[in-house]
Amino acid sequence: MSQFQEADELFALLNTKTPIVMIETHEEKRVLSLFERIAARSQREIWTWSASRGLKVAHGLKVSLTEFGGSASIDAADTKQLPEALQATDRLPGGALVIFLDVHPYLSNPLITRAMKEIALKSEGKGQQIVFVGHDIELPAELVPFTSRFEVEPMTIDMVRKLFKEELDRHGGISGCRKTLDSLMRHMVGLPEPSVRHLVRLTLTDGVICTADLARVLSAKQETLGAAELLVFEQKLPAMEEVAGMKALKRWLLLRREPFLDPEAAGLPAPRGVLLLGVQGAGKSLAAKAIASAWQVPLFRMDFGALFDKYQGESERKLREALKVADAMSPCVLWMDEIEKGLAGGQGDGDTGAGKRMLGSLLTWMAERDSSVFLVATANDIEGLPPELMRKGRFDEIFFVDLPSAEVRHSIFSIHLQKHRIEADDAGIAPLVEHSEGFSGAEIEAAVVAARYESHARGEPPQPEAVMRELLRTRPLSVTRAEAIAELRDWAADRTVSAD
Ligand SMILES: Nc1ncnc2c1ncn2[C@@H]1O[C@H](COP(=O)(O)OP(=O)(O)OP(=O)(O)O)[C@@H](O)[C@H]1O
Repeated sequence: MSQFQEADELFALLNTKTPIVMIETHEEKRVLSLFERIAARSQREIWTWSASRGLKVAHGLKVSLTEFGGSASIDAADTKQLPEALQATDRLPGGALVIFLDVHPYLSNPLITRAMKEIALKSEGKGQQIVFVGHDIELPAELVPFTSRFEVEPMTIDMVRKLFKEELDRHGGISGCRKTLDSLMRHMVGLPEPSVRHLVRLTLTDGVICTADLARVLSAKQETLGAAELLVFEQKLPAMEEVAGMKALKRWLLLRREPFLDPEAAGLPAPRGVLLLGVQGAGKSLAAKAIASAWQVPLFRMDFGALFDKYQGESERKLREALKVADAMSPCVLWMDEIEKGLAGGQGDGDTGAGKRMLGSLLTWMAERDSSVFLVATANDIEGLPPELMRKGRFDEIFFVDLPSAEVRHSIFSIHLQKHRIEADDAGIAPLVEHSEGFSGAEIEAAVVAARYESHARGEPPQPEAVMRELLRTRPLSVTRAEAIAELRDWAADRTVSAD
């Protein structure tokens, strides 16, 4: 949508005589320029209020006050406090439009809410309208019936391309790979224009487009959109080759890579998400991260611990905010680790029933989202898994990740021995595989790491024999948690498909 069309839509909304218009956005400058266009054709007085500048005639508007025969005389300095500004608003002539910038922190004050409501009640006769512009506006219930929401279109890919071109023309040539540049521009979509311009300039300073620019854009985007403490941007991702086994899962993912990245070109619906359920340390987290690296999209981990809040309703609000940010960060993988713990609600004492309400919000998002967010949920405890989440159709597939077979253990040893520079050929690995039945991948890795320390202490180069000693002194999960694992397998048998 062009700025002209956007201004038309806003103009039409104002013409419905709604007393309050709410515009949730980071793009204050762009919104004010829409009002500038409207002022020119509506012949209305437009005022802005901000805590730093008080109530003023909107700067840059083409209509001068004198055209209206002089408005109420208001000293901006006296109206920096919102109650005074509201009183002054009441004195403005009929038809005036007052834009309150960043008013959201004040909306929880009952006196402010009441004063706003009074202005809204008089609006019908007086024709005054008020507008809230800010990000994350929590509208008090009293004002809801008087308010209409106006959505500002985020920057589209075409807008980003145009801006990139403008900056590029000014800057001169750049080198780098076309794919990275495309991906860079795609991730700038949805950011406010000033941030896009700033990032484009940063990207162009060294004349080379590289993956470090991509990481910078993603971090900046996440910061701008907020929720940085709720969604953790994971930057070090393992390659899929570092995940041993899980052949069925890997094949499933391979078939869905293109449809995820470009469903239209593939002519297939985009995959939406999987649940990886399984034994502790079996590589679920590793696989979740590897999906993002294989699909070359960023990975965001939702931190359920940070979501929980002692205040009623806050956890749920934070979850919705985090999901909104994930949508804006798409295409991406959203990893919900230990989802069963997050949704059980055990962490938020004061927010009773938080887990239930959060589940409701999550299910709604899962059903309705149209962004390219691939959800990977991981869980190792069926007790806390809400049955609603497991219903058919919630996830594209539920994979069960079991303890590794001999063949997979062989690959796990190869990967980790190599990583820790312990030399061993197939014949050297074979006895390790034999003596690690019932070990998880995490336990195998732990044995390799411990062997390195032991060898270091003995002043010897690390050998497979040192790993064997560690295996022999470990009581694996399959022994210590035999019952729980048997129960988990039993449960998974007819509800999940094997990742192997
Ligand atoms: N299949 C595997 N291939 C290679 N390494 C593995 C595999 N499984 C586990 N590991 C090693 O064990 C580590 C821990 O595994 P990971 O955290 O992915 O397990 P998990 O199933 O998510 O465990 P939890 O349920 O306890 O969170 C991995 O980082 C990796 O080093």
